Amino acid sequence: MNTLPRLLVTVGEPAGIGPDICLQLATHPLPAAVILLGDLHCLRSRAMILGLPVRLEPWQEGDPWPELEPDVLRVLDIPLLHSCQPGHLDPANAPAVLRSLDKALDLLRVGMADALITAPVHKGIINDAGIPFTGHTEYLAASCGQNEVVMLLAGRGLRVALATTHLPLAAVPSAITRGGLERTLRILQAALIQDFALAAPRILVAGLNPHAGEGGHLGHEETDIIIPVIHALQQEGMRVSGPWPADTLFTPRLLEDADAVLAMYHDQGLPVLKYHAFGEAVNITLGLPIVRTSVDHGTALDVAGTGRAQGESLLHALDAATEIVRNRHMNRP
Ligand SMILES: NC(=O)C1=CN([C@@H]2O[C@H](COP(=O)(O)OP(=O)(O)OC[C@H]3O[C@@H](n4cnc5c(N)ncnc54)[C@H](O)[C@@H]3O)[C@@H](O)[C@H]2O)C=CC1
Ligand SMILES: NCC(=O)COP(=O)(O)O
Repeated sequence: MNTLPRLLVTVGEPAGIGPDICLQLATHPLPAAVILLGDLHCLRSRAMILGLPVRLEPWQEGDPWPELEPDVLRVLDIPLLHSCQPGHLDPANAPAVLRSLDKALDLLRVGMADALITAPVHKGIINDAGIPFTGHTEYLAASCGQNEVVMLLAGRGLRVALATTHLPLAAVPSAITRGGLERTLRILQAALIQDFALAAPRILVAGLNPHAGEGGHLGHEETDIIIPVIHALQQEGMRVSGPWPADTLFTPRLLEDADAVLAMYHDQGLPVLKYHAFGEAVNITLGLPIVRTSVDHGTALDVAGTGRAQGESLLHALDAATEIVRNRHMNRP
């Protein structure tokens, strides 16, 4: 790929730090051409509040992709219903947040862009607006007609994928099935090869229960589901091992010999990753027909519009998307 990858960045929840960190992009050297999708007026008003000398120029579908220019950002305007105040959620603006994702998908489907990078949305306010929504991951999977995708967060050399994503803790055990776990591991393995250019990735699988079930005395998910799946995939030659007790899995000696960890649920894997690399990590959706990366944090309503939002994770998300686009391009038959 000789030209710069073309990245679409959705601004996310307008009352959160999405606008702040997107505006910060203007002051950094970028690895790719970027178009923001969000409300132009909201972005201009946030730039004023933050005192950022950014020139925001409208970009429309059909316009050529712009050259990189310092202090200039192009915006595909997706107007909000109400003007937005930093830190103050408004359910009336939720449909526009989702419209920006839909518009980005349209552009990706017709080949007018190479990847989607998402700034954070507020899942609660979208639901308060009467729209069932659990996360970008599930929304993009459904929009792309993909039954199963995998959430992976990566930072400072650690990659943590999740067997289940946004669901109540009580629903986790029944969501872990032999078929689902096997498909998750296959998606993870394929992405590590295709997107991360690892020839024979090694994956450590966490147990669900304390001490990985203690031989069936502390739960049966390991013996009934996780071990049979691992054995079946090992028979095929996959370098997958476990179930490892989650409390000692994330220790340097074990991680030294791993390319990724598969955690069974959100708060088993992500606190470790965030303790290790918060602010520098990237969230990547594996198994989609498009490339999608995101930040490692949420809407941080408490710091929106204050100048205290840290934009590094978004820069890492742009870098990761650029690398994946290039790796996929190189591996194309
Ligand atoms: N990719 C996405 O769209 C994500 C969205 N969320 C959503 O964000 C909302 C808020 O979630 P929380 O659990 O409160 O997590 P959060 O990440 O928004 O905030 C946690 C704490 O970290 C601080 N913080 C987070 N990112 C920061 C940054 N870049 N710069 C400076 N300070 C930062 C916040 O001020 C807050 O004190 C929820 O609705 C959640 O669903 C959460 C994670 C990812
Ligand atoms: N904690 C990660 C997270 O919630 C990301 O969700 P998504 O919106 O990327 O699906």
